[in-house]
Amino acid sequence: MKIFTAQQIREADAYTIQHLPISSLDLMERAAGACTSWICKHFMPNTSVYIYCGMGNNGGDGLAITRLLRNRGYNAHAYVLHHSEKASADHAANREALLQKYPEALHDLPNTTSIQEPPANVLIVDAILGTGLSRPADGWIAGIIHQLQALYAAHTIIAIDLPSGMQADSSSLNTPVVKAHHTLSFEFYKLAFLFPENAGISGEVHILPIGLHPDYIEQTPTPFHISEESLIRTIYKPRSPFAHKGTYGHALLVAGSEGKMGAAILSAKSCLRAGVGLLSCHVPKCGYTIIQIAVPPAMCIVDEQYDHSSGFQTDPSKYKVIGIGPGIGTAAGTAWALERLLEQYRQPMVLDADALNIIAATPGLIDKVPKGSLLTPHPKEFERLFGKTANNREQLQVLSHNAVEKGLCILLKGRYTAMAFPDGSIYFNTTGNPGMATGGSGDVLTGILTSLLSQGYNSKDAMLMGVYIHGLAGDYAAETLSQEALTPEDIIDYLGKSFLRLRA
Ligand SMILES: NC(=O)C1=CN([C@@H]2O[C@H](COP(=O)(O)OP(=O)(O)OC[C@H]3O[C@@H](n4cnc5c(N)ncnc54)[C@H](OP(=O)(O)O)[C@@H]3O)[C@@H](O)[C@H]2O)[C@@H](O)CC1
Ligand SMILES: Nc1ncnc2c1ncn2[C@@H]1O[C@H](COP(=O)(O)OP(=O)(O)O)[C@@H](O)[C@H]1O
Ligand SMILES: [K+]
Repeated sequence: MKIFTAQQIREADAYTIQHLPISSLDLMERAAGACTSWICKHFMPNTSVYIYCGMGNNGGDGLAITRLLRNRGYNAHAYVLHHSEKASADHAANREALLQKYPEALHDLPNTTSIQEPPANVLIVDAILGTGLSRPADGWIAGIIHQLQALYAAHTIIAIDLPSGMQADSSSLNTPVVKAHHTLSFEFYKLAFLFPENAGISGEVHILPIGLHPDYIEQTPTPFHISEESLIRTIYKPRSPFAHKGTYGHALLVAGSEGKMGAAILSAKSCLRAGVGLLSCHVPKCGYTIIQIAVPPAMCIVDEQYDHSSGFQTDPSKYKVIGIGPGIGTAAGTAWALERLLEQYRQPMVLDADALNIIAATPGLIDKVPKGSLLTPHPKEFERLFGKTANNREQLQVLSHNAVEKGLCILLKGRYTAMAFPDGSIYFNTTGNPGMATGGSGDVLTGILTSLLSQGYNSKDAMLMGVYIHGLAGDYAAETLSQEALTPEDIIDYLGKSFLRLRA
């Protein structure tokens, strides 16, 4: 699914009106109808609903929703906030329609008043500002937004299109924004919903289709996408009936150190469960028995040292792929070994955890990483690699810039893991849950990505599919076990169910 900017959404709106037999007022009626149906499905007919409306089309939606809810027996009231002298044309038309049919439902609030605390159980709808927000809200309207924020604890708040004050394409850090329990967003996710620092502002997001023209959606380029199951299904390649273990590659995982052999076990087990043909693990001497017993299908290359600095005597290019990082530590010998490896190995690799920390601490080393490699930092590792950023929007720019400039596939882990590719595209993953916020979940991802590269998936496909099935396995695990009880081993155990879903 594409994610469009506020400007592109306006163009989609205009294109639809121009190319389909539908007026802008009818499109607003359709949008308001979709919101009304959603509200009617979730709240009883005699519910009291206070709808706060701005002077633009977001407010127009609110006025239409008031009328449509009244038609269906709800005690709906529109409060029009006069923050601007001029109402949009469709706002004015819907004001008139409400006045004609339900004059008692229309209340005007001049720009000197404040919002009265509604009686208990009143449902609040925020239709003050939508995608037309041209600057951060300030003055009287900022005060109104703060008053609505104070009602969050006692009332259910539903935002229309996006919470008022939120800019569709930017971070809402330090700006006044309504906090909603639900957001009914038209046709598309907004970029701002996906930023960690906007967490808790939009509540649950529900995308309501309103029939914007499919040609505009298809033809209009955007770097931003949601990674969806339909896309992953096109990537997934079932195994060939004539396959043998050589078909799916020989992968090398460089992982573990004293006290951190668990990271090596997790990435090795997930690599096997994700379908690799052959797996060798490069582990320090202290990890030999551990890995041999814990992961019998894996072969083992023993480092005579404790830090991976010996044991790469054989030519590493014989491996289809190398995954390096989980639990390796950042000792000088390990950094030396990584640098030698990057000099010798020229195919796409997977670099995670301490491999990234070493790269961050060694000037120029990132330029030696083979093109098409997958880098999997969490936010702290990202900051070490690419520096501090002012907000999540800027962080996304830095992510994409580095992916393009260095020819790497770089992700940034989180609720909606962002994946940036050398072609400039950025995808957000939606699978996964807070049960996965536990040490070792990332090691599992490293194993999966290494496995998919080994099986011949190209770098972009491996990252998109690997991140998706990692989250999906976590979701399956949480369904049966709860988020609290979920451990990284459970993600590995449910990988099978994720593959079965893609096959179905
Ligand atoms: N997508 C679609 O296809 C469809 C979209 N639809 C709906 O249209 C919405 C977009 O409507 P829109 O363009 O009229 O803008 P909107 O958000 O109401 O704001 C404009 C008003 O806000 C004001 N204003 C701006 N910034 C401000 C500030 N900082 N502080 C204070 N005021 C500020 C600005 O005033 P001015 O800048 O002129 O002073 C003007 O009065 C969209 O979100 C969706 O709900 C559906 O109806 C149909 C299909
Ligand atoms: N709240 C969440 N929602 C979705 N996915 C999550 C959430 N918390 C963590 N994850 C996923 O779990 C993984 C954690 O990785 P990481 O922080 O590297 O863990 P570790 O280094 O301990 O193995 C990432 O893939 C991340 O996207
Ligand atoms: K709104």
